[in-house]
Amino acid sequence: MAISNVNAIEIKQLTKRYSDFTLDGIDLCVPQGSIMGFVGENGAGKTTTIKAIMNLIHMDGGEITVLGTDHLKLSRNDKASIGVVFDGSNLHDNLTINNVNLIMKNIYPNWQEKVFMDYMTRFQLPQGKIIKDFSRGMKMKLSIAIALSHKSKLLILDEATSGLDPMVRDEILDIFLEFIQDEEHTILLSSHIISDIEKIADYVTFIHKGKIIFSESKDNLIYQYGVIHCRREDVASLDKSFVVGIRENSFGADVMIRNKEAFQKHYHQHPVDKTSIEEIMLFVSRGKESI
Ligand SMILES: Nc1ncnc2c1ncn2[C@@H]1O[C@H](COP(=O)(O)OP(=O)(O)OP(=O)(O)O)[C@@H](O)[C@H]1O
Repeated sequence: MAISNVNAIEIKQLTKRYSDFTLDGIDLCVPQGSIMGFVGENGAGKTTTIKAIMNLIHMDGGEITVLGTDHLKLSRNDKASIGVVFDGSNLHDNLTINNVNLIMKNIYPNWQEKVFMDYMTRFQLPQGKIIKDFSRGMKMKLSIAIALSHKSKLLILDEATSGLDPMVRDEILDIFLEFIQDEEHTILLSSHIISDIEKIADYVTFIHKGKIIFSESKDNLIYQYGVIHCRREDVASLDKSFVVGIRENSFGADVMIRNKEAFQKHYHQHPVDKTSIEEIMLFVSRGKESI
């Protein structure tokens, strides 16, 4: 990881209203040279955020810059330096790999035919078949290979690894890690597979019901958050500013706390256990705020 002070993506106060959902004035920065994991349950607002970044939907408020340029003013060349993969292929069913190569050569000024063909071999994608006859995982691999074959500086991946088997996912995560070895390259990766995020992300942003709950470095997150186990009646005595979520069980209550070090100074009687990104998400999504 070679993170600079520049942000590859900067979102300020992004608001988008649908009839039954609001993306509520969110702020998000993705530092250049890093991998940002973007997590949240179904319908939390990840794809809406990504569509707003790519200017695919009208925003009701806010500002976004991508690679230093207002996202509404990105030139063709600017757009060519962004590789985007959504869940599912948007390539025509009747195309073969050779057809895709020819089409991309015309679309992208920086198209790297050899890099693309090497990925086809590495991902074992068949030259003769049309895309209609590809499996879901094969289509995902093809989309990822395209995103990696036009000298992108920024990759935006929405659930891009979800249809892949664990071996291929692992290989692709290694490719993503290789990709950001250069200070200029950045990845925004939305995923439900938290183990993938834990493996490769430098930063994690958690979105819940259209609001950003946290956006911080993965190391900080694991270091700053923790779980205590106490009696239900003890919960009321805790300073609310430390409490992220509470889960009751037959023995008492588990409480997810933030700002672990400060908490430990105030409450020596409650040892704090380590936690994981998945557990933090569960406490926020399914836990209570107070008893
Ligand atoms: N075009 C639309 N019209 C109305 N509502 C929409 C539209 N697009 C998205 N939504 C709503 O916005 C909310 C957020 O959807 P979004 O696709 O951003 O979630 P997500 O976090 O990507 O979810 P998932 O993990 O299931 O892909 C949902 O309630 C969805 O129904």
